[in-house]
Amino acid sequence: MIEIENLSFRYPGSRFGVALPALRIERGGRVAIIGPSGAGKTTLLKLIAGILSPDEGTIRVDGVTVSALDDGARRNFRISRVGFVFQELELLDYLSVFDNIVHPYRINRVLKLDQGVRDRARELAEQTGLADKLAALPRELSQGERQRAAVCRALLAEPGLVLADEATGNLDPANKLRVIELLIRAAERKRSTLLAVTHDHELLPLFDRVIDIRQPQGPEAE
Ligand SMILES: Nc1ncnc2c1ncn2[C@@H]1O[C@H](COP(=O)(O)OP(=O)(O)OP(=O)(O)O)[C@@H](O)[C@H]1O
Repeated sequence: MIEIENLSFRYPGSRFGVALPALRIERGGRVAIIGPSGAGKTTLLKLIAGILSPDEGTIRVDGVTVSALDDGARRNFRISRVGFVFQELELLDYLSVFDNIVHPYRINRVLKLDQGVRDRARELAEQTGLADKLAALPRELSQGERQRAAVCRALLAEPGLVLADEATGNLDPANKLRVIELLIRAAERKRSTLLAVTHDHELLPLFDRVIDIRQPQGPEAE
């Protein structure tokens, strides 16, 4: 569950800010975030993930007040509880697809890379049609395959919260549907909350709620 109250954030030295009086998303919710370019969709996801800290207000995820954690605790929270598919994917080009998928387990002590995790990585690759690409480098993949690899990496730790930032951008319709359905199915299986930023209005019927961040949020706006 995500609960936001009186959130305000401004990038240092910038006029751009995000203000959100109230937002509540139930555990297992499947929510699309829309809004024009530059509206603050990525910024909101980063605030929820604890990558950015609000200037004021509280953000709670599954009962944890992310905004009150110190840097180390916030990092651990993010690593173990949040799967983030970044807009730029952030795959490392010198690592194979398999090593990219398990990378968070190699660099974070709170995650333990054992045989079960390796098997799960292969299973995810299988489900996403990447089984025969695990030894390839990201630059040897198509954009859709790279996007699916980033999704596998985000889902590997079976996070309670999945944040996807334009995970289907630049994909053809078939691949778009494949990636978004993968995210939705994985979220359903674990009863995770899914927040997906999208510019693609054709995908909106797949979600149970759409938040337009230009519109006022909160109980009075529901
Ligand atoms: N690190 C930063 N420092 C200062 N300003 C930033 C920073 N990152 C983003 N911004 C500004 O914040 C605003 C919102 O950016 P954000 O990436 O959240 O928008 P968005 O809605 O996700 O846009 P898009 O749909 O184009 O991805 C933009 O005006 C952007 O220039």
